[in-house]
Amino acid sequence: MDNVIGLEIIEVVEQAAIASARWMGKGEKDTADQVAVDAMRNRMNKIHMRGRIVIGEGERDDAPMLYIGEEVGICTQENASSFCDPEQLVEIDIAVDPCEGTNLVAYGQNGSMAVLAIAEKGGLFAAPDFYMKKLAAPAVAKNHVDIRKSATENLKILSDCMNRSIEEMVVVVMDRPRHKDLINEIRTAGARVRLISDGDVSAAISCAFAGTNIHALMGIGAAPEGVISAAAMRCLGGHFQGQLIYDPEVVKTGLIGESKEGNMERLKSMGINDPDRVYSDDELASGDTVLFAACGITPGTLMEGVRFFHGGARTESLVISSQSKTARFVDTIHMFDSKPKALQLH
Ligand SMILES: O=C(COP(=O)(O)O)[C@@H](O)[C@H](O)[C@H](O)[C@H](O)COP(=O)(O)O
Ligand SMILES: [Mn+2]
Ligand SMILES: [Mn+2]
Repeated sequence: MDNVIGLEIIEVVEQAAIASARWMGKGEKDTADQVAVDAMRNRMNKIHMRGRIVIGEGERDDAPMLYIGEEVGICTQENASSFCDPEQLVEIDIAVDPCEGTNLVAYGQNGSMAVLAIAEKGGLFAAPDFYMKKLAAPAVAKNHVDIRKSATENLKILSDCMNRSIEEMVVVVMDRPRHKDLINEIRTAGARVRLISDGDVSAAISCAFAGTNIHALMGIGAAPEGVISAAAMRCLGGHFQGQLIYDPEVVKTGLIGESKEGNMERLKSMGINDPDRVYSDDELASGDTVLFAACGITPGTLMEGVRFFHGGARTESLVISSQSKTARFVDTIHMFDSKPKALQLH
C-alpha cells in the first residue's frame, strides 16, 4: 500500500494544514475547519487510489464535508476506467480529521494538526460519533498498564516500567468538568497533570516519543480521534486502549444523546453488542498495513506549525508506516510563486 500511495499522502495533510493555518487566530473555527476539509479532499482526489472515508465529518448528507462513506481518489471517479484498472488497486479505508483542534487554530493556540490514518479495507474501526475513554502510554508500558485499572494503579505500573518515580511523570488530561475526580486522583498519586483544552490526538501520540515530557494520556475524548491515535500507536508500538462511553452522565455534556439506554440501542444497531468492550490499538487499527500522516497547523509537541513567508510556507509533518516501520519527520518548503524571492531556511 505504501508504494501505491507513496509520499503523496504527505501533501494531503500539508495542504489541509496550510489552508487552515491561514485562518489561525481569526476566531472562526468553522472556516478553519472547512478550508482544511476542502484542501484535503482536493489533494486526495488527485491520488491514484480507491479510497473510502470511514471516519470523517459525519454521515452522508449534502454538507460539503468529507463524509463517512465518501469515495476518494482519482480511481473512484466516474471516468476512472479510462485511466485506472480498479481490479489492480487495493481498496483502502481512510480516517480523517482535516483540522484536529479547530478551537486551537481559531484562537491561535498550540497543538492543532491536519491528520489521517489509512489501512486496507476493513482495517480501521468505524468508530461511532461517541466519546471514548482513552489510555495512552510509552511502549515499555504496553500491556502492563490497563484502562480497567485505576489511575493510581496505572501510575505505579508506569513508574516501574519506566524506571522513574511517579513524581517525575506528566499525565495529559483534557480540561473538562468530567475529569475533576481523575485530575485529583493523579495529583494525589504524585504525578503532574498537563491540562489541554483540545487536541488529544497529539497528546496520545506524544506518549510514544521519549523527550516530549508526556508519559500518559488519561480520560475521555472523542472516539473518532481515538481510532486515529490508535493507528499511530499501533505503528509506533506504544500503548493505546479505548472504551466507548455511552452514558451522558459520565461525560456531563448533552452531545451524545439524551439517554444511556438510547445510546446503547444506537450502538447495537451499529453492530456493537458489547458496549463496554475495551479495544486495544491493534483492534482499533487492525489492518495488515497501517499508515498515519499528520501536519502541524499550529506549533505542537511533535511538529512545528505552518510558517508563512513571502511567497511560500514551511511545514513539518509526521508520517508513520507499519509496513516500512518508519516514523518520518518531513520538513517541506512550499513555493507559492513560480519565482519566490527567497526560501526560508528555518
Ligand atoms: O479537541 C478535540 C476536538 O477536535 P475537533 O472537533 O476536530 O477540533 C479532540 O481532540 C477531542 O478528542 C474531542 O473531540 C473532545 O474531547 C470531545 O469534545 P468535548 O465535548 O469538547 O469534550
Ligand atoms: Mn478532532
Ligand atoms: Mn476536526
